[in-house]
Amino acid sequence: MPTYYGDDDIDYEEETPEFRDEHEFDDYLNDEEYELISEMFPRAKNELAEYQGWNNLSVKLALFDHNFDYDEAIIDLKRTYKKKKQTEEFEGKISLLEQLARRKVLSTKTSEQSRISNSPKATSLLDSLRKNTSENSGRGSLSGRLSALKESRSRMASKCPSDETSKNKFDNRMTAKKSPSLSSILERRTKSNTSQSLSSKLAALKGNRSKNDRQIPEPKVEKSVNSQPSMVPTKDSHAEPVDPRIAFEKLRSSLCHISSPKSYHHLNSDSEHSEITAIALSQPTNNDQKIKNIKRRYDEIFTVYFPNTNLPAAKKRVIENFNNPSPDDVVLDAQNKAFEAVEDVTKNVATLSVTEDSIKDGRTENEDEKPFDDEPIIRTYKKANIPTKPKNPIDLEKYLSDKKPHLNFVVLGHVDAGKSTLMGRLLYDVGAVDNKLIRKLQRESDVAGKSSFHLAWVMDQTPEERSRGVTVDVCTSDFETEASTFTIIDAPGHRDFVPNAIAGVSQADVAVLSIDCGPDAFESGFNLDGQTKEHALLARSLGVRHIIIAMNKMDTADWYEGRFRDIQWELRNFFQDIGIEEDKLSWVPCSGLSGEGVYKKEYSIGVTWYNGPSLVGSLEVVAQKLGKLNVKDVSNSPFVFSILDAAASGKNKDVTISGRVESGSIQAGETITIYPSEQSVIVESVLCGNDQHPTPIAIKGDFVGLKLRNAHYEDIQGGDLAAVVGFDIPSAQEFTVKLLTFQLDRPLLPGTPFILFRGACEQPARIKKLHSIVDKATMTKILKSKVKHLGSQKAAIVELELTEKKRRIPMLTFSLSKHLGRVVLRKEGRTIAAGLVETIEL
Ligand SMILES: Nc1nc2c(ncn2[C@@H]2O[C@H](COP(=O)(O)OP(=O)(O)OP(=O)(O)O)[C@@H](O)[C@H]2O)c(=O)[nH]1
Repeated sequence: MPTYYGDDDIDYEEETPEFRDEHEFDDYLNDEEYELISEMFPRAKNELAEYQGWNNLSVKLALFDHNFDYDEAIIDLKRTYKKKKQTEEFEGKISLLEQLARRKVLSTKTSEQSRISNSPKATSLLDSLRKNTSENSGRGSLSGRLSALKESRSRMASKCPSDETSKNKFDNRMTAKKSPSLSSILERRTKSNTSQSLSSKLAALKGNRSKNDRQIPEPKVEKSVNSQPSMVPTKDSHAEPVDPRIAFEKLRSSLCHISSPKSYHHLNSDSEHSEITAIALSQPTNNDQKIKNIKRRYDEIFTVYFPNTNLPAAKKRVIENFNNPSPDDVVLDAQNKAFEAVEDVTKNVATLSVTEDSIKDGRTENEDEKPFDDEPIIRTYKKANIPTKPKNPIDLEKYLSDKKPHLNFVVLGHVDAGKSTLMGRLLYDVGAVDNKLIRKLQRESDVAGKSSFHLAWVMDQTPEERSRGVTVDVCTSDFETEASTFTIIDAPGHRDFVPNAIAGVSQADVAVLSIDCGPDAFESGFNLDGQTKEHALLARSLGVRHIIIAMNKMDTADWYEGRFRDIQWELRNFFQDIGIEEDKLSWVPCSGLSGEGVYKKEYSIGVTWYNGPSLVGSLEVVAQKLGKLNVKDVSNSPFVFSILDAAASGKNKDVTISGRVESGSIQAGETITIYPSEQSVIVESVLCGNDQHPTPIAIKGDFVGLKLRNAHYEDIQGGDLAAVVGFDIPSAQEFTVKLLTFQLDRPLLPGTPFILFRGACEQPARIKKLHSIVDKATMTKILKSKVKHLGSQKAAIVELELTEKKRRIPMLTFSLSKHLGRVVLRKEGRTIAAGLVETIEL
């Protein structure tokens, strides 16, 4: 609800300092200012999408310099920036009309806010205005006459109850059309004289979102007196009870005066038109003809918005624009609904009380009172305390000396960046896939009309993936070179499947980031909503130790060095910004389709500018560096396994869990406990490779399958952890993390809901408490201890809790596991923060 302040309340600020970038500016803002900017900025960005030359900092500065007056700031910014396309004259007019229509809807919103304003300060503002106006003008105004008209109409209506219905009908209609009230005109009038405080604007923004505020009360026109200068001189300066018919006629005649473009200049606020029409339309039904006339006038009034033209099509479009919600309306409405839903969920969760006793086999005593019907239940079992020995113990030292270094790498990149094709090609070229399969896939893809996808189909094996041409699930495949062994984890690139990509990244040591170097393709994957940045951030946040950038589809850029260098330059800056050092990056130009740069195939003639290793060569270099282990690396830590997937088979309740050995080693015959279900089971066999053949042992870093006998398959899911008996893994509801926030649209507050990811495990969660903001470099030095919100690019100590009270996540602190002690937060389809687990609340 807007509250207005007098001169005494104005904050006279010092001159704004110079800022190097938007983060510096964000830091400069106080809490209220930051929240306001965070509210307005995405809208502004959207509105300026068609303009050239702007940047985040300048937009934010404009909002700030205009004292958070959104409309003024936008007008100013638009004046400064150039429109991208200079369209033809006619289109230019249309777009101007659209802008006017938009402004109209926006002004209507403002008036709605002002209608619901009934605070003492708002009243005093109106009072002072009344005083000013009567002192200054001393003559009748349109608004005065309208008040009189409305007053007498309401008297008529009370005498004539049958008309009440039609009045309401008309009033409702006009409310639905969001016609602005006179108080909004008053409000706009006084804007230049009165400063609105930040907190009041913030309150207004919040109020705008709140459910109650959407039930907009009837405009109280009677309160808004005499603020407009008269368009048509009249002797009646005050609202006298008049015969509505006479008033109506007067109104009509006054409207006639403003229907020509010339007299438009006298009409200061377009919102008056709607107000006039609202009142006119709410006349008793026997004035039908007059209503028609007024409606016609209403239409004519809009013609004044056309600069030099009355094109019927354009006119129609304007009127349609007023009748339909504007694009802004649609977006704001959706945002409001989303906000409302989130608030409801938060409220529900906050008031939720589920006692353990009331839960029995997943059902509460009273079904009607059960808060979350679908909330999953985990059954827990009695875990074993005594370990079992391997069936055929092996000599670890000898095994390690014979073993080639192993590397798990995940393939990331924007949708259609060629990830699956690249991996299909790689598997074919290294000999992991035979000619026969490739020929078969070639035939099948030809029949399906997707010939170019035959290599991608090596990785994309489900009918859904093949028909849609996108990877959905994480797919793994093993291959071997002379010096190393590898597991490929092919992750989906599509934004809808980012959770699967997170699951994939959490199993990897290294990432291959595929970049489509084709014309404009890199740009669309890298900017705005592309997945390139998000995937790189995920790799960084989930502990990937090296990134190989496969500069893919170089055939579509004619192997032009300039293209390679430009993209490399952009990406390098980005990697630097997110804290990935140059020595953790490798760059390889390649083409998955042609095979150049992938394994041994020579580059096209003319690629003299690159003489580094191929993609497989680069992988081998990294495998030799990171994949070599000695006995100590393996035997000094307990066996811990992160489960990516589980599959049941056979009559003996055989379950095979696949995933990565996080630490230690495992052999057939040993007993493991799976968390959070705490079921203890004996490992029947250890399986590896694409054909899942038995292997005597799996060690740290291996991606294997563990075949279990008599396991409860239904209580195992991706994201669960397993450990050797004797090493307990806590399953947590609440935990404290060192959080690093990314670019946020809205600040994070206590109670903010999000989806929490720990490996392949995802759960709804929320922020329980914000402890402190810490220095990003050290992550320990406290910069601020009383924290109300968290903005973009901040490091903080934060308490998180799951919102589904019956769920728990098996978790280890970062100090115990550099890989498993990491979480990622996502909200509204975007990754918003990543954290390192500090402590776990048991
Ligand atoms: N010219 C050219 N086309 C390629 C290359 N690599 C892939 N493509 C084509 O790009 C399209 C998408 O390839 P995919 O391998 O499915 O891409 P993806 O990144 O795996 O897709 P998602 O997993 O769904 O994100 C297919 O039509 C491929 O034939 C390449 O090096 N050169």
